[in-house]
Amino acid sequence: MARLILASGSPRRLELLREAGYAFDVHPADVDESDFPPSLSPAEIAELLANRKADTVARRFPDDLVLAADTVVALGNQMLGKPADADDARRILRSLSGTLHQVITAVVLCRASTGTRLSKTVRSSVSMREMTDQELEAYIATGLWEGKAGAYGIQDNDPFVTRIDGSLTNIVGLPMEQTRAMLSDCGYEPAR
Ligand SMILES: Cc1cn([C@H]2C[C@H](O)[C@@H](COP(=O)(O)OP(=O)(O)OP(=O)(O)O)O2)c(=O)[nH]c1=O
Repeated sequence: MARLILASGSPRRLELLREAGYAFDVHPADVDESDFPPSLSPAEIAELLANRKADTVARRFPDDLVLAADTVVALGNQMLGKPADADDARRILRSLSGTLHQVITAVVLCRASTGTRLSKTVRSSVSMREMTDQELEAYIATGLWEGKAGAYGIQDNDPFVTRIDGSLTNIVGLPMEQTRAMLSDCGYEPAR
């Protein structure tokens, strides 16, 4: 059977897939995540980037099954991605303070040699309480915002999230229930 390849450098995605019991290799996709048409919605951006990650790695390993994902935060129709630096993280967190927003992950499975392509986009809702400037600065100092869409990590005992509706693993970067179903459709089951 062809290998399963995780086309991601995200430690959260690796951990979720490993915890679920799958055997896989990891080959992160090096793609430009800032290059997309400005007219796209947050979900469309996540879908475009997940497909781009999958295709980049599938070209290198055409006979294998490639899994890629992209997670964005949507505040209304505004897309908030990963912060470039601490100032950007401050700006993002200020805009999320006291809001109900969505976390959207697009998942793509593809195998180039057979033309296989499955995709799924999953949304979760997150309520965030208002944060004071002092709380914001304390959080920025932890560095936990780095590399995370929306500049927060729900898995790090995030102090600002008050409620979530929908999949938790989707917020962390890979909606496992849907990913399991997609893998199963391609004949892949956990090894244990
Ligand atoms: C909202 C949120 C996002 N995130 C993370 C998941 C993703 O790693 C990241 C979104 O960035 P992505 O661009 O989706 O992924 P990535 O750059 O980390 O990895 P790759 O492109 O190689 O697959 O934000 C959390 O870990 N916790 C959270 O609560």
